Amino acid sequence: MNSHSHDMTTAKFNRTAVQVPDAQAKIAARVTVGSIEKVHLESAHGRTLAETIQAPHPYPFFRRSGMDGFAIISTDTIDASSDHQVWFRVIDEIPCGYTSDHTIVSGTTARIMTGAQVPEGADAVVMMEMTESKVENGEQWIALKRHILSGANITPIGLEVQEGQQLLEAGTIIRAGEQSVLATFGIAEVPVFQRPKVAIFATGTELLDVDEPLQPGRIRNSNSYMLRSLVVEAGGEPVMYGSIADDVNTARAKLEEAIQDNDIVVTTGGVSVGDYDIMGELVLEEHVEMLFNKVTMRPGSVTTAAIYKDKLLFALSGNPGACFVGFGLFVRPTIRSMQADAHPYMEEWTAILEEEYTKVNNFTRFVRGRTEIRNGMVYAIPAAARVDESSVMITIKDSDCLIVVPPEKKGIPAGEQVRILKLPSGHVR
Ligand SMILES: Nc1nc2c(c(=O)[nH]1)N[C@H]1C(S)=C(S)[C@@H](COP(=O)(O)OP(=O)(O)OC[C@H]3O[C@@H](n4cnc5c(N)ncnc54)[C@H](O)[C@@H]3O)O[C@H]1N2
Ligand code: MOO
Ligand SMILES: [Mg+2]
Repeated sequence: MNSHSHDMTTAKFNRTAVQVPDAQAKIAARVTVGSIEKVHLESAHGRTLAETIQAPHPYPFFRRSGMDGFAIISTDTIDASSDHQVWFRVIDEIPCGYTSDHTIVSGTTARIMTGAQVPEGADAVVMMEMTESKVENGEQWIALKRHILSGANITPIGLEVQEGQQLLEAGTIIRAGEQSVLATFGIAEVPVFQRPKVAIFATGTELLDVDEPLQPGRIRNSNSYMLRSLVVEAGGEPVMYGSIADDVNTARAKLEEAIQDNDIVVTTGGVSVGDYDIMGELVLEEHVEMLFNKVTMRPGSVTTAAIYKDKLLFALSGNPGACFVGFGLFVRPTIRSMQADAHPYMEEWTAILEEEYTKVNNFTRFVRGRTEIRNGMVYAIPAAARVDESSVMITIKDSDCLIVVPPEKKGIPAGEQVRILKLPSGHVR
């Protein structure tokens, strides 16, 4: 099955390892922002805004009553006190959604409801509970015993937002607060970035699909489904291309097909130096521009990125843990950056290491872990200090962070401060 040349095999072995930030920068330099489409506000949740939105009008748009009560001229109440009632003739009633044709002049008032537009002339609203009322000769009157300040219970025009003010920046993920803003300002059709289409395929002759019975020496393809979720969580659109056997011609054909109809291709498996590590070979072919094929990190040291037909190809490790970490460090930021997200990388926090971590390495380790907050302090608990990091699948589900263990450290004792990268918790959709 050796279709590769001797030169290629040598190149596959002699890899130059790049640091994680350098690898990220190599990718960032090649990311282009995707195209824009308009979606109705109802379908906009989780999408990324493609244009900066300015306020087309102030908000509130009119002087708004904050109480159910009466709109008055505050200076009418200057002499009001517990032993001096001031009387007002009620000249109108203003429910929410209506405006009054009347102007409030001294000695008159309008009954007004919470949220209604305050009538001309009035500069204060008094709560219903502060008034006394009577009907005389078919006219309604109210009395006040208290001096009311100008502006009381009136929300002025533009209190929250001035006309022309920047409301939302391009690159913002649309969630509840953004939905409120867009609806308030009448943006029914929202300009958003198209979700990058991400092709996913796995390589490995050992791989069975989920509905196949187990066979000796074979395993089910879990990485494709893990990647599918990660793509969704990152705001991309996953397109599943199943799995292929370890044959470089098959891989080339699959890549060709996947690159055609998608914006990014992510593969898993076959990137190390083994005889059947076909993706490792494929990226060395002359029609492919390899960006890197080794990163100074564990797991995922063999994580590979390349450009093929102007599109990014990520060849992630087959080891589930390495595949997971490789996606978080490189693929997710790409999906976010294609939607102009100003913060495409995982958030960096400081935490207290709960248990000592003794595994040492000459590469930076990204240890899957879980955070707990106690007494306002963030603690990070390594998911599985005693089992091999890269090949382990089971701890992925229990992890909400990656604990960064720098290479120069000779293990980290419990109680020491560590950097952690917070794994996004499926917030994009
Ligand atoms: N001689 C060397 N051997 C290895 C090295 C090395 O430097 N020299 N690196 C090791 C490290 S570190 C890693 S990580 C792995 C990388 O392996 P590959 O990315 O080439 O992945 P595969 O060989 O295809 O598979 C590795 C492992 O993962 C399982 N796998 C593969 N695909 C899937 C999938 N879709 N779902 C679930 N599990 C999958 C596969 O069966 C293997 O067990 O190489 C080391 N070796
Ligand atoms: O390259 Mo591997 O460090 O175990 O993922
Ligand atoms: Mg391999």
